[in-house]
Amino acid sequence: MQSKDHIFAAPIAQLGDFCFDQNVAEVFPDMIKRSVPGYSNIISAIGMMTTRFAQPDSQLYDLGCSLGAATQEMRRNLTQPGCRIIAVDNSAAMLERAASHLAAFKSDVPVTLTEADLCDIEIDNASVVVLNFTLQFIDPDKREALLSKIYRGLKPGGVLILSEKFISADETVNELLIDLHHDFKRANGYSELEISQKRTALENVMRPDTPELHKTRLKRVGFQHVDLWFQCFNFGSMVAIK
Ligand SMILES: C[S@@+](CC[C@H](N)C(=O)[O-])C[C@H]1O[C@@H](n2cnc3c(N)ncnc32)[C@H](O)[C@@H]1O
Ligand SMILES: O=C(O)C(=O)C[C@]1(C(=O)O)C=C[C@@H](O)C=C1
Repeated sequence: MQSKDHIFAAPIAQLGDFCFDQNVAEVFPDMIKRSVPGYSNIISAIGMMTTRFAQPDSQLYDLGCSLGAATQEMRRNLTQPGCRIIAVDNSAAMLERAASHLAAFKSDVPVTLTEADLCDIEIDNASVVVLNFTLQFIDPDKREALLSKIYRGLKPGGVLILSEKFISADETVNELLIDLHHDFKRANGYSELEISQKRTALENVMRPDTPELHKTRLKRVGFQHVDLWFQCFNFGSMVAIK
């Protein structure tokens, strides 16, 4: 049985910053499904892109892996020999649960779970790199260096799949997309209090960029082919090919 997310259901007197602790890890599959429009479509597409882009004897990275949903989908869809998946997160609570989630499925593909800050790891011999709703939590000043490191670690023809919450440069459209996202959350059973408390808790820790900024930055670090392949309201996913 999956635990339901009630983290922001009761009034919280001293609302701190959102963090990926034990409580969040426990309800995370329910939280992300009910909070991110298109999440399951994106996970499925990560599997499809793995089949296309994985190269023999290369490494696949799931950066900010949480419970390993993208890792599992990559592992299920990997057809090339000699590959391994490196799944990285800096939350011990997430990684502990990721290990037991992944152990529930049978697979011959080796997976290494690593507890580290993404800004400190090495990326090399990579054919597929996934940043699924993680870059938005990285210090904005460190994003370009991280993307540049990913670009350098990718083999020619390798792919980065970058999913993010976006802001829109057009203020009217921005407000519309935020409202539609809140409607999506209401339709998934979140109350006004849950929506507003989570919004406040995320304010200091999640800083989304516009799709235009993402594209320009990905091109600047060297990616030759960059575009959005999916968007639902203010959430979307981009593909960047070396
Ligand atoms: C929204 S979740 C990612 C969801 C996950 N990729 C999926 O598809 O289910 C963001 C994750 O990034 C991790 N994270 C945030 N900042 C990080 C950093 N600097 N280094 C490593 N992991 C980080 C968090 O602990 C959290 O598990
Ligand atoms: O904007 C929100 O309300 C969100 O819930 C977004 C978001 C995300 O995009 O990562 C934030 C934190 C949780 O991990 C799940 C979803």
